[in-house]
Amino acid sequence: MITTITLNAALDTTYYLPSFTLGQTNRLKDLHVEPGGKGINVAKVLDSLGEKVVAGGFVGGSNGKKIAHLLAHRNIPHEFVTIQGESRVCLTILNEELKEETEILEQGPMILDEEWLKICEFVKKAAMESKIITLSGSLPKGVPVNGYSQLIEIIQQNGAKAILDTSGEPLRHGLCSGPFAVKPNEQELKQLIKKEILTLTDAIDAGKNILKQGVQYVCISLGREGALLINKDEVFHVKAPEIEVVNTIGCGDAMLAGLASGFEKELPIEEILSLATAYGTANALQPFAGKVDVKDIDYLLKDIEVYKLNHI
Ligand SMILES: Nc1ncnc2c1ncn2[C@@H]1O[C@H](COP(=O)(O)OP(=O)(O)OP(=O)(O)O)[C@@H](O)[C@H]1O
Ligand SMILES: O=P(O)(O)OC[C@@]1(O)O[C@H](CO)[C@@H](O)[C@@H]1O
Repeated sequence: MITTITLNAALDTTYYLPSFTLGQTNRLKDLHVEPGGKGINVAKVLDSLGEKVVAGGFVGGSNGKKIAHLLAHRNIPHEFVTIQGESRVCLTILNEELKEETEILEQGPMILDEEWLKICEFVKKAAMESKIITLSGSLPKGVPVNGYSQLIEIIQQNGAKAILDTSGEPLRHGLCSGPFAVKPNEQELKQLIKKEILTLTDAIDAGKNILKQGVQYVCISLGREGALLINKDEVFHVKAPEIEVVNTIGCGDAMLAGLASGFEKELPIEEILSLATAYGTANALQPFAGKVDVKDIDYLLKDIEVYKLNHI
């Protein structure tokens, strides 16, 4: 089983606009509300592809109730720690004319000390029952900056594998506990190493440095350019299939779902990277985050080739 943890869940609201001009009145063509936050997107993708998954994390207030209600309505298993604060709303503005996505993300609620202790207990129990636990997204206020690092230790001491997808200081601290796998995108990697990533070699070198912290697999996602998957012995590169993009929000979450699924099934590394790429790209064909169509996965997989690079 896979458990996904979303500490900063969100009611993801997408505004579809024929065009969008800052500083003027803009009228919507359509709007869509989704239960979201990165880990919830991972759970939605896994569930839609028939995987056994539980979505965990914090939810609170009327937004939190709505997130849980929307998941229950789709029969997606979830078990949240209810908090006193209000779960956030994250807004995506899709400008259809320019095919441009603008994200406006609330910071999220304040987490109390006793709520943090409850999630640590939940994660301990989940680690005893799951093979993989994914940890995704930003940290809400009140969570210690080394919060992911604490959870990774709990997970790995209790028999599961932790896969981390976050950014900034939470990523830097999380790496100190040597998660099983980590998936930075190019921007997150750049922030981490405080250097530009100009070539594939730069990205591979940065990934290899991350391995030194006890991480077993580093997947570096490169958007439309594809991804790298690196372990201590091998480096694999994949190009993303060329598609007519609808919406790229959540591609990284869908990719994480593919990684979690592949590692859970202990597939060969090339297959894990193909699957993760197909899931990520399939998300880009859908109008909102955390949605993939199984038919798209099947045809995308036929188009994906993984190359082993000679870079040790
Ligand atoms: N424009 C695109 N065309 C084809 N595939 C894409 C495109 N953008 C993303 N993907 C697929 O999704 C994967 C993950 O994308 P990306 O690197 O953008 O993740 P991310 O930045 O973590 O995304 P997010 O934070 O929005 O969830 C890529 O490796 C690729 O397989
Ligand atoms: O603030 P975070 O947790 O980094 O990102 C939150 C978020 O933008 O990420 C998802 C897309 O990846 C959305 O569902 C969600 O709203």
